[in-house]
Parts: sequence; C-alpha cells; structure tokens
Amino acid sequence: MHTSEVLDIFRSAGAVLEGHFILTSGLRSPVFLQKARVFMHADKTEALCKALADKIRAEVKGDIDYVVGPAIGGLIPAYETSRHLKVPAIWVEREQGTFRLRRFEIEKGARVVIVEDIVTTGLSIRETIECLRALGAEVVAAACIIDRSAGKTDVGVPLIALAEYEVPAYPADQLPPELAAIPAVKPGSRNI
Ligand SMILES: O=P(O)(O)OC[C@H]1O[C@H](OP(=O)(O)OP(=O)(O)O)[C@H](O)[C@@H]1O
Ligand SMILES: O=C(O)c1cc(=O)[nH]c(=O)[nH]1
Ligand SMILES: [Mg+2]
Repeated sequence: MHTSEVLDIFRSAGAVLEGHFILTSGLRSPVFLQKARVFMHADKTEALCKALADKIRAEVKGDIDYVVGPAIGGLIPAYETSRHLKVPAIWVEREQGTFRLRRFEIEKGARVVIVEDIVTTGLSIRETIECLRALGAEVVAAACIIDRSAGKTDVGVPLIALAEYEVPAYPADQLPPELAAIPAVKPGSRNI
C-alpha cells in the first residue's frame, strides 16, 4: 500500500486534524493524526493492518511469537495486525507513567514485534522495548502505520512503517508565530 493510499484512508475518516497540538513527546505540531477516527472503522483498519502484516512478514526473518501494542493507540492496530500474522496480540500499558505488561506473562526469549499506530520521536517504542527486554523478550522489529519522522527516528531495532509522512514538530519554546497564536490541545493519553 502506498503512502498516498494510507493518507487517503486517514483523510476519508477525518483523521488529519489541523490546529495546535501537544504531542506525547512534548513537541508541538500544527497537524495531528487522530488514528482513533480511522480505527473506529473495521474495514479501514483491516485494510491498513493487512498491508502492514504483509510488510512485516516480508521483512522479519524467522518466527514471531507475539505482537505487542503500546496502549492506547497501539491496541487496535496490534490486534488487527496479529490477526493477519496469525500470532497472539498482547499489550503494554502505563502504570504510574511507565509501560508494563500488566495482564500477561511472556517467555524469556520470545520473539516479538511491536505494532504502534503513529511514530513521531520513537520515544514510546523505545519505552516499550525497555519493558520487554527487562522481561527477557527479544524485540525483532517494530512497526507502525505512519512514521511522522519519515525514517529519521532510530528506535534501536528495524522500524517497518506502512507510510512515511513528514510533519513539522517544534519544541514548545520555539513555536512559529502562527502556531503560538492558537490555543494548544493534547489529544493523547500520556499523563492523563
Ligand atoms: O514516537 P512518539 O514521540 O512516542 O509519539 C508517538 C506516540 O504518541 C501517541 O501515543 P500517546 O502517548 O499520545 O497516547 P495514545 O496512545 O493514547 O494516543 C501514539 O499512539 C504513539 O504511541
Ligand atoms: O506524537 C504524537 O504524540 C502523535 C502524533 C500524531 O499525529 N498522532 C498521535 O496519535 N500522536
Ligand atoms: Mg500511543
């Protein structure tokens, strides 16, 4: 699936928002990809995740034991991608701010692929990797629907992105005047 098709799906769902957004990394952006508006549609989600599963299968050598989604955004794409890969999907969720595998056990040496919705700085994937490695799992790759860094982010394992779409993001003290003029909102769940 080409980047233009992925973006068409996001646009058709009204998921490409414009305004002033506080991202999970603390960076500010005039664009927010509200993935929940895509994931509310099973047909759109299936099309995206089937294509992502095909890409993962082509790029990951060897078995995959689990797909792991970082909650909340990664829950639905990890589940749907796992359905096409025919492996179980589990998730990490934040406990006092830190990702934990609260509801599952994982065998030492289990080979996992992390499936995220959106990547901006890669911070959430790096935190997920830290959690899984501490439990003895082997993170063989990470994957996402859209990489907003367009390949610039290094998460320490191969990152398989269905689409790369570079979107500007600024430190809070370096806002362009047109962004500073708009009140900021924070759509994501970190720190809620
Ligand atoms: O690459 P990063 O800089 O980490 O940004 C991307 C992350 O931000 C969003 O999660 P967020 O913490 O906003 O919460 P959500 O999963 O509930 O949307 C998104 O789901 C990714 O997990
Ligand atoms: O960086 C983020 O927090 C982020 C950006 C984006 O476009 N969509 C999203 O859900 N999170
Ligand atoms: Mg998230």
